[in-house]
Amino acid sequence: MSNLLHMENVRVHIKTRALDITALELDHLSLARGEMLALVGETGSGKSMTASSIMQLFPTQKARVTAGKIMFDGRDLLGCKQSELDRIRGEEITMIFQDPMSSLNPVFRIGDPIIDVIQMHTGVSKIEARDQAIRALRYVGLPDPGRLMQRFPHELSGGQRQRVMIAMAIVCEPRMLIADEPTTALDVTIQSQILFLIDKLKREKGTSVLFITHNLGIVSKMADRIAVLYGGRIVETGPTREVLKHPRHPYTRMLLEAIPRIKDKRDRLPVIGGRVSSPAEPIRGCRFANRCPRVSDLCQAEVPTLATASDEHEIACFHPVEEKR
Ligand SMILES: Nc1ncnc2c1ncn2[C@@H]1O[C@H](COP(=O)(O)OP(=O)(O)OP(=O)(O)O)[C@@H](O)[C@H]1O
Repeated sequence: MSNLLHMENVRVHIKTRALDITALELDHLSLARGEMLALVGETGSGKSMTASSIMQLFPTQKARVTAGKIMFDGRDLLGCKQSELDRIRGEEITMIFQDPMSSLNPVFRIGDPIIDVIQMHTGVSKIEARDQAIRALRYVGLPDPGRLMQRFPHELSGGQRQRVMIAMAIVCEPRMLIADEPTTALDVTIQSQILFLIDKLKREKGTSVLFITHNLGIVSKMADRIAVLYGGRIVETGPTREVLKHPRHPYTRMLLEAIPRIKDKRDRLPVIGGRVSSPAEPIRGCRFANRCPRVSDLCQAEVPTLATASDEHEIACFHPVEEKR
């Protein structure tokens, strides 16, 4: 599969009078056409910043990409004109978030923003846009879409609202969808329906998906590849099965051991000791060094870069866990 997205040496800085931090330092990251890549990591690890740097939309005006390349289908997004970027953002790359309520305007009926998006990006008539909106709502599994378009966001359930957001995100048939914790606010049965829908999009329309989550469990069956983030860096990446079965970075391994399992005989789940260092702390070496059982002087002096361990499996660690087969 060829790459749709390739990020190389991307750095994001946040600079205010009180703060000067590196929020993201990605050695490299790529997403193939028709692939689902899961970005996994605990809070503050840089998952959303990765999405923000692709979309060039940051949660704070003080954040900036200060280095690197973000190649999307042969174009460097960092060098695009604003008008081109606006077009790419609405037509080629779209995004869904954890809380659909924050993206849907409570005073507009459900159909209005979908029709607007279609008209803005395709220039079709309102009647044609309405037909397309109905087809998209039906595709995401919402019954009676014609009537549903007349309703207000608060009249829908959380799962229905997330389906509406997905309909809006896919209505222009984007090549890439960024899903940032799309199921975190939903209960478990609705969660799996939304996951199934995102997977269906990938399978039927060939949409590439960057799936952001802190929950390793929910991506294990769906994602083709996984990238584990810690302290703004990718520490391990590879095919999902390979990373989950043979984790090589001590952090990934500890993260997996901390997941409760059915038939678990352990009285207590292991916890990863120590604390996540703040990005404001000047750390010379590996950001995980203060919590790592395999730490050496080298880890505190130098930053390990992401390098090939075997086939497509890459790790950023001077002392990876031995490969057990
Ligand atoms: N609005 C902001 N102002 C200042 N720093 C920020 C802001 N948003 C994120 N950061 C910092 O950027 C770094 C990366 O954060 P990011 O939001 O990407 O983490 P995340 O993995 O998405 O976490 P979460 O799961 O909580 O969303 C963190 O150090 C975080 O503190």
